[in-house]
Amino acid sequence: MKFDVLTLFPELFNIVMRESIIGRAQENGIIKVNAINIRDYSKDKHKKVDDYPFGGGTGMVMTCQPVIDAYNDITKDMTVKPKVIYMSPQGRVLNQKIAKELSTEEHLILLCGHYEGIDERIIEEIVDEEISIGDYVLTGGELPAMVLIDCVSRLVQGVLASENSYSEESHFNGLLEYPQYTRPADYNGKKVPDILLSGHHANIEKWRTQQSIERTKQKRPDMYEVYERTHKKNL
Ligand SMILES: NC(=O)c1ccc(N[C@@H]2CC[C@@H](O)C2)nc1
Repeated sequence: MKFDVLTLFPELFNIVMRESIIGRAQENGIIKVNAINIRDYSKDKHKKVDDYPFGGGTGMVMTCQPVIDAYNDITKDMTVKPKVIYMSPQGRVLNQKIAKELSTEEHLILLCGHYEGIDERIIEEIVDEEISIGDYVLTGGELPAMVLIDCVSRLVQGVLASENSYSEESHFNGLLEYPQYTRPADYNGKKVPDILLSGHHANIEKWRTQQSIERTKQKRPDMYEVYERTHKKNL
């Protein structure tokens, strides 16, 4: 899966996206993150990429030309144009279901804005979808783009050690994850639940599901309500 990221800060991606699981997935050729510097496409003699907003107002707006030219350049040889996602507080809020949907795409282009935003005509011209990572405003779309790349990439075949490592985790099965423990079995007098040391996998499975249901009910009643509706016969 390939991500082309249109940004004013490509270095951010080159540093963060070469670490840990995403970094290894890039080395293995499963994921490719290619950051493109919008400023390289500015035709302004001072390489400006923003200007004052028409109608007044504080802050600056990113201009059309560098962004549209960057998009046209990276897609010029593509027969199928990849989906363009603009990271914006106005987008639909990213969740595990959307991440799963996006993980089936071969190629995504992510557009990261800065300052007060981007000229609306960029959205009209090249953006297919706006996605938000939550209801708060950031100084740029770069962190949201990295969040999206992380949560989508880990669902791509071969990125995580094993398939089932995400199929049971939080939000994937509609529940929050059960508590996790590792050695030592007794840490400062705090013991691991005996069931987990029993080796009885069926009982462990049951205990874990019960824990997930209980903590979802307690921490995320909204999620629990959906789960209860769809699983009422088993509760
Ligand atoms: N919640 C989010 O996902 C989010 C995304 C982008 C953002 N800020 C950028 C800067 C200017 C404009 O492009 C939008 N803030 C919050």
